[in-house]
Amino acid sequence: MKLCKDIHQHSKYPERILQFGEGNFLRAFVDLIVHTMNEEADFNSGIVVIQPIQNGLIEILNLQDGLYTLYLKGIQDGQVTSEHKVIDCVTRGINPYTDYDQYLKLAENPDLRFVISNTTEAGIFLHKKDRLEDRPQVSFPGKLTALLYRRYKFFNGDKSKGLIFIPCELIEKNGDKLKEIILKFVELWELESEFLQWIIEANIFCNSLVDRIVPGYPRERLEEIYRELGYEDDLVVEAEPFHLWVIEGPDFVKSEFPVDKVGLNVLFVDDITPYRTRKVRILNGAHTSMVPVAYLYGIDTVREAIEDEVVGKFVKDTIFEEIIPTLDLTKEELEAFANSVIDRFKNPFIKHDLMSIALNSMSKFETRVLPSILEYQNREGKLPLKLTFSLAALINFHRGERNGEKIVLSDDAAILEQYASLWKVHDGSSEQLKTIVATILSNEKVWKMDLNQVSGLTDAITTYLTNILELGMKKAIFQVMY
Ligand SMILES: NC(=O)c1ccc[n+]([C@@H]2O[C@H](COP(=O)([O-])OP(=O)(O)OC[C@H]3O[C@@H](n4cnc5c(N)ncnc54)[C@H](O)[C@@H]3O)[C@@H](O)[C@H]2O)c1
Ligand SMILES: O=P(O)(O)OC[C@@H](O)[C@@H](O)[C@H](O)[C@H](O)CO
Repeated sequence: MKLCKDIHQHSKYPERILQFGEGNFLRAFVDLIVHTMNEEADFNSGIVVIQPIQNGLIEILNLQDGLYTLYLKGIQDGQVTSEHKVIDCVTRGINPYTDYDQYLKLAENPDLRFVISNTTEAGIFLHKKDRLEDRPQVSFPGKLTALLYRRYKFFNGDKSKGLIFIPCELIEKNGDKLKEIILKFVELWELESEFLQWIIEANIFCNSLVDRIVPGYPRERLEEIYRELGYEDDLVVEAEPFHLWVIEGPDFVKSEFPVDKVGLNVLFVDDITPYRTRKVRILNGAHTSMVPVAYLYGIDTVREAIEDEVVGKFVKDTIFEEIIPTLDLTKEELEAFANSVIDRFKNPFIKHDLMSIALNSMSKFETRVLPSILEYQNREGKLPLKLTFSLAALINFHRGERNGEKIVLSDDAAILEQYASLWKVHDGSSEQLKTIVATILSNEKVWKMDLNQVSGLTDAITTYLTNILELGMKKAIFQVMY
């Protein structure tokens, strides 16, 4: 039997939250937080989930009446934590691609107060071709502008009907960026200036930073899980117990969003920048830089990587010797955070596949690792060897082969085509290898600069790449280890 309201009671809450995105992260993080506030702080808020792109899980979510099971497993303060619960704050899902009218109708709900999103780093972007008349607009900000315009019109510009936006996308100043794009649409669509004023005066866009490792759907443990639960659940999701949400916004947001009443790790701060930089550079930077090295070494998961004598040391040294020295918080604070991240990577209950982190590795390397390389060179006057080696490994990773086995690459089509055409003609000569490196490093669309301009980088990467190809990762890694 599938999980649905016939076998699990579904609480009835007014729909006060719109959530763009039905992915694993939001279901394991925001929805749990809302569920907890409903249970413990009388938050009394239901979530309507919007599917932001054509393909998604909304149909499955509706088949389960918005219900799904969340597993939290890990070690906290030295204690094993393992719990699961059915999250019941999602009232329904809407697919704007099949039901645009119902989507726009949401704007007319007077109870609506919050808009939360996680549309990945690709979601908050200006798609100039979006039009108000589209059903739906391609982009998330385009869809949102259309919904806001309907709300503004329906309530005749009533300022008490404005919304609080808390985006969770892992981009810098996510709230500011979302607002900027919405205001751009008002201009492009030539909408009235009073609407623009209403957006600015009646709505609040908070910047926020999220942190929780959510490997997602536990495909390999499903039978065991279904046996334990006594029902089937196509949306079961697994995550670590650790969570942190840092929100930058005015005080009234804190009073309307009563997370402090339920003891959750949510901070309201004046500036999220230091938290964001610390998390993205250390945790995400370690993830992204370990993937090509550990995977080519023959390792498949984060935990195996961190526990391996050689690769684990590579990752830890990278964090402590090459990432932390580029950050501005105190050494104690940074080292304490780094140690807790390493413990989280060791979580014995979570299987975090390196290949899932490898998705869109090139853009992730640019935002999560490259700033450490550049800042290290700026501060120390030399290249950080391990991070440089990781970039060489990433170029090798895009050959699409590990010990004779195909690697299924998943990245922007243009990037994959470029790699395919470069590696196809590679004949083993060192000149050609240098050409491959120089061509990849010159891709300003990815790096936002020509990386060949970074002193010594092209040659260092060519040398490392040659070694990885000739000796294999197991031997080549020692070149930057001791
Ligand atoms: N999984 C984690 O551990 C974790 C932790 C913190 C942050 N995050 C961030 O959350 C994001 C989502 O992760 P997830 O694990 O939920 O992934 P997921 O694949 O389960 O969900 C992705 C969601 O993003 C939407 N989406 C994808 N491309 C989009 C686009 N171009 N425009 C609009 N929407 C788009 C999808 O519809 C879906 O709702 C990632 O970008 C990740 O960086 C993930
Ligand atoms: O989710 P991604 O694919 O953007 O990045 C992979 C991981 O680095 C990421 O999910 C972390 O686990 C997460 O950011 C921890 O809060």
